[in-house]
Amino acid sequence: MTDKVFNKKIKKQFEFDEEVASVFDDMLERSIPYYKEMQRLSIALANNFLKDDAKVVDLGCSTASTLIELAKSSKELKNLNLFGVDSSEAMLDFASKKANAYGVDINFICDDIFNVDFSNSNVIFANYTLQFIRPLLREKLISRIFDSLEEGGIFIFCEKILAESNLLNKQLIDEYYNYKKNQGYSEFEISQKREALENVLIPYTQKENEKMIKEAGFSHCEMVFKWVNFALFIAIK
Ligand SMILES: C[S@@+](CC[C@H](N)C(=O)[O-])C[C@H]1O[C@@H](n2cnc3c(N)ncnc32)[C@H](O)[C@@H]1O
Ligand SMILES: O=C(O)C(=O)C[C@]1(C(=O)O)C=C[C@@H](O)C=C1
Repeated sequence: MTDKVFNKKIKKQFEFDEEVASVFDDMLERSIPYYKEMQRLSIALANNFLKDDAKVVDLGCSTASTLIELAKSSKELKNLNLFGVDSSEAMLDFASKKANAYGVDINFICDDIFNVDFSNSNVIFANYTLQFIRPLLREKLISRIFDSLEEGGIFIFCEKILAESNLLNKQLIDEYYNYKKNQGYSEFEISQKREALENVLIPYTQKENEKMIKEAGFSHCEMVFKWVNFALFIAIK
């Protein structure tokens, strides 16, 4: 279904509710440049670290696209234990229908990330999820992710990011809005969504993300893809 959520005057802040969930796959593909390519890369990188019986957790899995694509691409691996965590019931309704349709076995957990035990994981994904975690809690979450990974485990995350320079930041955001216009979003839809996301989506700079990862104890953090204000990182424990 085509995303028309912000075609009308907004009444509340951005939420992952039923209305957003019902058009979410279209929303992501039209709102995040190279979404599919960053997902393909996330999966290819994860596959290098996966063995039989591995535990894979997707924090903020939304409609489970990443876990489903991972399962399809790792058919030769036996018994991957896939966990999708999300606090939005509406998202997980869509996710479980999609997983059933593709015949992929995923354990869905509908709860706040902070209430879920995901220890002994081999791979943890959090694509475009950290940006929705309050900055005061974000460092704590990264420490928990580090503690929950097995030695040699990896954390893969994509984020919307800020530039260091205010001038460049404004230009990059203009470039991003041009991208959205080319995807068929009107100026009205773009500005309504920008307002709804104010203080809800809080991006960090590349350096802030890398600092947070290093301080949690990860031995390596590499940015492997970047388009203007979106980036994919991989961190190794
Ligand atoms: C932008 S979406 C993630 C997209 C998805 N990872 C993908 O690549 O297709 C962010 C998701 O994180 C979930 N989320 C945000 N904060 C959360 C929290 N504290 N606990 C659990 N889920 C959370 C939202 O419900 C939403 O589905
Ligand atoms: O920043 C924006 O305007 C976006 O639309 C980006 C973004 C994201 O990065 O998660 C915001 C909310 C939706 O989940 C889809 C895309």
